Amino acid sequence: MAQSENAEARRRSLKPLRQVFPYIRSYRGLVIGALISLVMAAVTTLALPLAVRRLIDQGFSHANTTFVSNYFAMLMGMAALLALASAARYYFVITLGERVVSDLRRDVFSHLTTLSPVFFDRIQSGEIISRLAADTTQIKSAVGATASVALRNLILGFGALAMMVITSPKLSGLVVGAIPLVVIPLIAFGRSVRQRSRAAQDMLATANAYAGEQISAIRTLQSFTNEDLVTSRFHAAVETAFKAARSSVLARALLTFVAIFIVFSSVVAVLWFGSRDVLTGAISPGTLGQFLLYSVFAAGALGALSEVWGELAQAAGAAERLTELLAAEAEIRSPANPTPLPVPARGALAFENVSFAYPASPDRTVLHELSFTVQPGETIAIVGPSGAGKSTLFALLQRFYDVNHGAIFMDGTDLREADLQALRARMSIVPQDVTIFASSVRDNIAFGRPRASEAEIRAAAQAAQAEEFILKLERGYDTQVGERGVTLSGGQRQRLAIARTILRNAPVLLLDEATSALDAASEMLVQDALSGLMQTRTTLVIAHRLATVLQADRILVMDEGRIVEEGDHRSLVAKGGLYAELAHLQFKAGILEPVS
Ligand SMILES: Nc1ncnc2c1ncn2[C@@H]1O[C@H](COP(=O)(O)OP(=O)(O)OP(=O)(O)O)[C@@H](O)[C@H]1O
Repeated sequence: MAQSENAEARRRSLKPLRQVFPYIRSYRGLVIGALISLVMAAVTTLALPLAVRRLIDQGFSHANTTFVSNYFAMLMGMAALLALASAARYYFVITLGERVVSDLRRDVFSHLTTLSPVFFDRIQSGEIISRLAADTTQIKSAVGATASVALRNLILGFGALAMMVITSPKLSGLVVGAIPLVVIPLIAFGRSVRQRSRAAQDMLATANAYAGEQISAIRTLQSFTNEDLVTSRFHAAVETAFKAARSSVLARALLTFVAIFIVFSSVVAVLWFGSRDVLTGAISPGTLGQFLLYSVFAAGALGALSEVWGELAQAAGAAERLTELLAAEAEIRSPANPTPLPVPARGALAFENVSFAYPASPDRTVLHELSFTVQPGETIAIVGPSGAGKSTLFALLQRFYDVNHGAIFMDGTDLREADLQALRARMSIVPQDVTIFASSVRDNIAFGRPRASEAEIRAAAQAAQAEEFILKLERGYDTQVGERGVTLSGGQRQRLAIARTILRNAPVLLLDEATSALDAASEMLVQDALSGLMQTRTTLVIAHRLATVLQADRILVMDEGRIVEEGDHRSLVAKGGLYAELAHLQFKAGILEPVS
């Protein structure tokens, strides 16, 4: 409730743009360069009508050829100055915009990498990418072009107004009277533009998120022949975004119409009075010419400002969406004074009365008062039906979420008291669905320890039984593996992930075994690679293979968030409980072999 009131309050102003100021402030040189060139361009422009008046009143009326020639030479000089100032302004202002937006992108991205998984459970990654790309681009144009147009027109507008007063106080009085008529609708429409623009960006982000999700699942999409369905859904999302954008553009168009019409009609009215003064001889034709030029400048400046106001309002909408990302706080953070983990690491783990529900569904307890300990170097197999909570154990161990009750210890230290990065550095995970990045084979392995030497990377690949296939690839370690490793087989991807884990060399190993991705031959290879790794480390493995179960020092059987049985394969089969049942089912399915 309070949050939505806040959002409502923010929606009414250009305030979100304030967030951008600190970024601008760091680049004083560019700002000063931009200001100097802006003022130079404005002053040169404002000097033009003075020259025109003198030309009309003195040069032409007295038929003075030398005077006219000198005057034109001077005008050429002014043209050169104006051109130079404008070019400099463009350079400074656009560079500033690009600079600020690069910094903003960097900060938003770096902040995002620190947020907890629960944040990403709630928001689609495509939506975030859209904010990072589309919203920052809007801010770039606001900081760059728009701000400079605004400043130039403010200087020009006020300069022209001042010069109008000097030229003819009487006519200026009439003009000044018209100003509130322009400004009031400007503000009212600006507000509406801002709201609509935010809505348009939201819709665009939704469409982008949908496209991102479908394109990353292109094979599933095509094998289910859902191209038409997906296209029509995307089309609908894009249309909604278009309608929202059109509504924002329409508001801006109306704003422009109202502002320009009022401004220019007041200029026309003033001119009408002015021509009468010329006829009665109260002012010279040159003076009226000068006044006319100034009022066109002032009107043009106000007209431009109204458009700029619309653009700034749009950028404020974008800034608000980015600010929301920057304001999101990581739920899981290191404590202010972390307890140092004992050195050397031993790899002892303990769960004490752990109960847990995911923040997304707080009423559904996934783990119930779970307790167990793991000795350094021990291998524990975790088995249990789907949804029992096995992967949740891994997520909690890496402190992606905090437990609701009880505590988890690593080498005797409560996870919540340890430094987050130091804690995670003691663990290495091979997930069921391994992540391979669109990069070279070498980079993918080195992700485990980015500063590793070439020899270390190769040693890890050899230990993971991966080097043989790597050397057969077109460019060996330099081969690019495509997004998510699409050019590799399931077994190859797994061995790369294992090589990465070997390179990381962490004392605690978390393995989430894949069940069916591998044929017998690659399963053997993967198993060999893992066995070497497990020998010297504390290992928790979500086990699907008989070989793993047999190798384990102990088996924990989980069901519905509880440990229901514990022991080795033989004793658990003899017990005739859930494990025996699972083993029997798997045996029937040919996954487990009977153990005599
Ligand atoms: N991010 C999440 N937010 C909310 N609930 C979740 C989340 N992840 C998992 N769950 C729920 O937690 C429960 C335990 O899931 P978990 O993934 O730990 O099971 P599992 O034993 O690893 O299953 P499987 O063998 O199928 O991988 C499930 O009921 C699941 O619906």
